[in-house]
Amino acid sequence: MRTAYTADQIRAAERALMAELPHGTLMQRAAAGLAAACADLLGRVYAARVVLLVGGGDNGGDALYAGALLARRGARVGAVLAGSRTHEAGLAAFLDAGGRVTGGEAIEEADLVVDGLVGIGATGALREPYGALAAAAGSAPGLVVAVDVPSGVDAGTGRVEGPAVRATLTVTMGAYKTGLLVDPGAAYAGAVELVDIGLGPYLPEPDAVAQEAADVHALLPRPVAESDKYRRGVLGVAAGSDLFTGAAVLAVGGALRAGAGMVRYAGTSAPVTQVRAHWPEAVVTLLDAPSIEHVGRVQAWVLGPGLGTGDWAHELAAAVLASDVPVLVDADGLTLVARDRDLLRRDAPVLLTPHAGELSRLMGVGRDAIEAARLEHARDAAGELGVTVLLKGSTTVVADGAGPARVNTTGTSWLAAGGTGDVLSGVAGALLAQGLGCFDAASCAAYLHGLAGRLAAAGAPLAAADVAEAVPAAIRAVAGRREPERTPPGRRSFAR
Ligand SMILES: NC(=O)C1=CN([C@@H]2O[C@H](COP(=O)(O)OP(=O)(O)OC[C@H]3O[C@@H](n4cnc5c(N)ncnc54)[C@H](O)[C@@H]3O)[C@@H](O)[C@H]2O)[C@@H](O)CC1
Ligand SMILES: [K+]
Repeated sequence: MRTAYTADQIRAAERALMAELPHGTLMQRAAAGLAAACADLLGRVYAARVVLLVGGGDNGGDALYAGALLARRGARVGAVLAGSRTHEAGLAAFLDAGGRVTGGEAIEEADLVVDGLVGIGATGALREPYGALAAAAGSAPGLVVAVDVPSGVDAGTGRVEGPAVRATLTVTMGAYKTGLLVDPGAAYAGAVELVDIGLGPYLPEPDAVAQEAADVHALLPRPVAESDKYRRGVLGVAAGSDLFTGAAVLAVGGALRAGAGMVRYAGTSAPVTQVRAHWPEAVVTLLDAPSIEHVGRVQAWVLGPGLGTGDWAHELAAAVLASDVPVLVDADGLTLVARDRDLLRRDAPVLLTPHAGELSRLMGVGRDAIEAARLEHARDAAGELGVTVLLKGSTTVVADGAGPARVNTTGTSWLAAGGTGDVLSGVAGALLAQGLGCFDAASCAAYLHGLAGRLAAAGAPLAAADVAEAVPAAIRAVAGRREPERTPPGRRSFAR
């Protein structure tokens, strides 16, 4: 499990650790880790052309000390001093090691640019000349390593308000910052490497957590000797309509592949015909009224994909939400509850799975505002509505209003295709039916769905049905603890 923190949490932990160590120790540890990561990335340090972008704070100090270490190994290191002041001791060490001060034009010629403009001390969009330097680093032909966080990315939220550095690698000090795991920040960070500077014992409860394969494996239900289809978990699916039959097929498919003991599908004649044709395993009820009276007992419901938003759909949604089992609400179901929030007044748990546009309608907040601060808005919605929220997107986040949020990093852009959300609903619904709580079901489903997307795509376009098909392979990969390839290169310890 990777744990992530806000800038304030990190600062407080650093203060506590620093009080026990000789002055400057932490920065030396940070710089040693940074220099080692740069050297690994360069391969050959001797004669490499390295340009440091140095801001006025300690982030610039990290860069200068690391630059000194690289210069001592024979790199040709220049520093662009961007602040009205510069870390004095760091600059002295840098010059002493043979580094020199240079202008911004050197960025064009560099094999490696080290972004030490700002770290966790930044506030708001980058001011000039930092903004122009960050943009120049972004279009530089060489490698770019960001120190602690890419400058221009808000460390705590991942928000990007203006120019920001696009890094090949971000070397982050002491602990992950939430903004490195959540888009848009995560996309700017590139790969993220953690340098252990001994902060661990001083860190509080994390702000956010990214599950890894072992964490998901530990939570996934597995059948035991005395399991039967009822005990493994029965999922009800109220999805699809005469206009949108595919959503029903895909949601049922996701659920069957994610281990539901049985899936009961309830719908009108066109989707019923399609579900029967695709999934003979499903138990199907043809509805002649918007009621679930004749569907049989289930342990959880998926409500909404392709359901429509008319009176029939509204009545069916009301019937499902009046049940006493957990309900996952997606797609058209979200439109219905946005129109009539009273539908959400129930005692049993609710899991909402919106994308940013759906959350925007639900909460009356602009879509752009949600995209810029995904975690914050997922948390707010969960708190206000008293539900668990899985906010879909390039990084999917899960919040339930209490404790650390979960951030999923297994996704792939190939998953931005019609119908993949219906599959996700089915997977999460199956986990709910098997007894996981909303928070665990949502985060494990996001992990498996992202991984299934990667396996199905393998670098080429996918169809939503391929994702459902690949869910068992994702579950096997998780059991074998195989992490998807975009996990960070790991951590380096400079803790003592
Ligand atoms: N405190 C510590 O013990 C450690 C700090 N470390 C490094 O120190 C960093 C934090 O250092 P600081 O607290 O000095 O802060 P930063 O260096 O992150 O930023 C502060 C500087 O940036 C300027 N600035 C702030 N917002 C700006 C904006 N929007 N546009 C342009 N300039 C802006 C400020 O005027 C100030 O000069 C960490 O990110 C990390 O890199 C590491 O060396 C590890 C140990
Ligand atoms: K930086």
